[in-house]
Amino acid sequence: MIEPLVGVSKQIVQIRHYIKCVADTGLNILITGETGVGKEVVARKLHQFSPRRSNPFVQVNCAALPENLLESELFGYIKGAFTGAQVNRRGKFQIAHKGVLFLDEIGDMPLSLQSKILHVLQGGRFFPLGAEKDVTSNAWVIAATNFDLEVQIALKKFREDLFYRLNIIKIHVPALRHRAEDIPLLITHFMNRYIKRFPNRNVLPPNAEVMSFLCDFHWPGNIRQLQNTIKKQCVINDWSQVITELIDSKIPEKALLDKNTLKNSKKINAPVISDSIQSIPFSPILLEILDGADINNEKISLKQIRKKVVQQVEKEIIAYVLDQTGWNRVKASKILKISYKTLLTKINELNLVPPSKQ
Ligand SMILES: Nc1ncnc2c1ncn2[C@@H]1O[C@H](COP(=O)(O)OP(=O)(O)OP(=O)(O)O)[C@@H](O)[C@H]1O
Repeated sequence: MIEPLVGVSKQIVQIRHYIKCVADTGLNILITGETGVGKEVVARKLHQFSPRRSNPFVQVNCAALPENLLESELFGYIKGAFTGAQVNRRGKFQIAHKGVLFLDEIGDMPLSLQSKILHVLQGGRFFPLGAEKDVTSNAWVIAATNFDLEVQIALKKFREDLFYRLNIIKIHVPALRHRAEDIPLLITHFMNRYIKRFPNRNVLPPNAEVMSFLCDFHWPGNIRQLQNTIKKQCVINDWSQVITELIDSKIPEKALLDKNTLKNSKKINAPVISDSIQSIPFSPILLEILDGADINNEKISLKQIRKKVVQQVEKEIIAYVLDQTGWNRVKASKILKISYKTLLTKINELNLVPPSKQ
């Protein structure tokens, strides 16, 4: 299953749009961003939306292997090329022929291999280790890095010519703390996933206090860290503990402040979700409405809730269809089976803005 690129922030909406614009170009792409922001998810989406989708997506982590192993992994070898090469072995460039070769953590690639990669990018041909005949690869190379490659170039750790070759299209995935509006949706997404995986635990979704902490948190490990946090909550079902561990896992000033505030505050008071509705996906709006709610409280007006929910769902679905159609309003109104005029009214009422004007 391909991981969805969850998010409603301006940045994620733009990245989704950009992916669709460049996915059929075959131009080299460099994806940048801190660890855990979703660079691999973006690379897989590019593959999914490209004409190469039925050919392999091959991933190589350039930081995980020592230089000689990385070389044989990328280019392959023929029997007898070195001690231990008992059979011919195809390299990842060959396996990714007509598909995608995702070079993860390219900033860690040794300089000598960088020049070989450049050579393949220029001519599409290379020699497997020990081979006398070169082979061709028409792999679409997508690279990712959490280094600032321009600094690496200045430090003479990355080749400038390779940088320009890879950086034809650059997609920067911002850190989670710079798009906190994605956090509630990501929490819902991961809660739905892990509640299914660890059932029968009466797992509490975050209440307003927890949600506000999670949205303000610095998330140095980005979405990966958020994902693990939600996984932990779905297993131990104790937000106080989860948050204490989260804060203890890192020490930025802000978190220390939050830690003291939380430690002094009373036990987190989240709404209990009963067994019967545990498998129902929690929408962020449901979380908001249920938060701290007392079912005997007359203030829960179904009419108001219905209005709020309908507006929210309409906004999400219209934004999605507009995004998918590249803001072609005629096409979008046909898909949504509403008149063009109604769509324009809704765009206006729901405050939807095309990416070009955001
Ligand atoms: N927008 C998103 N929606 C849903 N899940 C996401 C999103 N972005 C990232 N994830 C999840 O977060 C985790 C980390 O994502 P990913 O591996 O793509 O990050 P990365 O930037 O490539 O990290 P690294 O630099 O450490 O390799 C994965 O489990 C991925 O499925």
